[in-house]
Amino acid sequence: MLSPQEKKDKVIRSTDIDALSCRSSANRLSYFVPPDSYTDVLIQSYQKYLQYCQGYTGLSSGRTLRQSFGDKKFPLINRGTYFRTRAIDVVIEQFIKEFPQSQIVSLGGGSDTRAYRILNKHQLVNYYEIDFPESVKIKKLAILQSDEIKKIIDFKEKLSVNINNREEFDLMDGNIHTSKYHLIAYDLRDLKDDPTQFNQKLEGFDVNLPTLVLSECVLCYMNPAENTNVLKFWKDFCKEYVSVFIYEPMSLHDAFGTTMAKNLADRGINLLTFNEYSDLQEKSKYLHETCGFQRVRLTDLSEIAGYGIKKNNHKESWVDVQEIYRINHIELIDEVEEIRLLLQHYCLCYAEYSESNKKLVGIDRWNWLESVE
Ligand SMILES: C[S@@+](CC[C@H](N)C(=O)[O-])C[C@H]1O[C@@H](n2cnc3c(N)ncnc32)[C@H](O)[C@@H]1O
Repeated sequence: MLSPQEKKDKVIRSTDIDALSCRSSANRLSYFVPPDSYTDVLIQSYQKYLQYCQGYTGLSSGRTLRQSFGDKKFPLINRGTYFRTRAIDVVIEQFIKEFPQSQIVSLGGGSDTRAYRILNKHQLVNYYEIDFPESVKIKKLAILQSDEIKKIIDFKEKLSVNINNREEFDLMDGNIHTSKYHLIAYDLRDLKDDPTQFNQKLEGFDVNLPTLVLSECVLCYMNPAENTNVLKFWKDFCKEYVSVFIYEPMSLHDAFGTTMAKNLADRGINLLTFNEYSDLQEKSKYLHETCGFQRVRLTDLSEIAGYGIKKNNHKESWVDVQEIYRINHIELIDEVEEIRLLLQHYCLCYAEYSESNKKLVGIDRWNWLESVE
């Protein structure tokens, strides 16, 4: 029997299956060009090993995966998935362009495959992914099945892992450390108790290298104090220069936000900062005043997808017009107001901190709805 807390954590971990199924759906419909060739190996890993995770059986894991991957996703979900991925990619590419020798830390990296695309392209980047122990085991088992990913991450160990039951899964070490990639099993909520223990897990981390910390729908599952702990940890730990980039839903305190929160609550998901920092202004104030970041920039996904109301002709569009045209013709959506409303409830927040006057100059290539210096 799982305790109430274990049940909640199981639901939080399962949000990774949702994210993976959305990416896989958009990928199958050719939203991503070139296609994401790594999602299938992650799906196969879940198919084999989810049954050994806490709170699952062979039957229930099969049911969960059939529900997630069997149902066709709504066109507006596919489109949102594309624009979210794209917006994060362009900011990360800009960061690497200005700081080729740098580190990227993906908090709650789950089954995200961005690390492999980036490491394949950029030789000087060191990539860290952190997630709950069970989630990193699923990912490690996927990596071990793929010669292509092993080569990209410079995984040289001759390791053959044979997991045939829950006990073997429990005993497995999910961590990976190579010359350029680190997969770390850690519950980020524990940072409040013992940051020193966490530092030791960050093998090869150079506090003097420019670092970008990404939270793609992750910090929203932690409470406000845990959010602050995590963000302040990176701000204090990276001595030279750190950027944080957060993508997550926000309530905007409106009827649509209330329905979103209710739908999630029905599934046992409680977004702990959804109402606390409910719009771009509140998030900006939080990052600047509470966490002490500089150069805070915020926008919402409707702006990125071209549904925005404010136009600034001096700025580049996030996604070029031809690409938006291609995306909008993959699946037609009549309800423009509905998609605009949905995308307005997802924000992108960029902020940075430097004691040496470093900054990401290119962050102002794009139009942001809120900014604080
Ligand atoms: C919605 S998924 C997003 C996964 C990935 N960032 C993406 O966008 O594809 C949320 C992820 O955050 C992880 N997560 C949530 N709370 C966490 C915590 N306290 N410590 C580590 N990982 C956490 C979950 O396990 C899950 O993999």
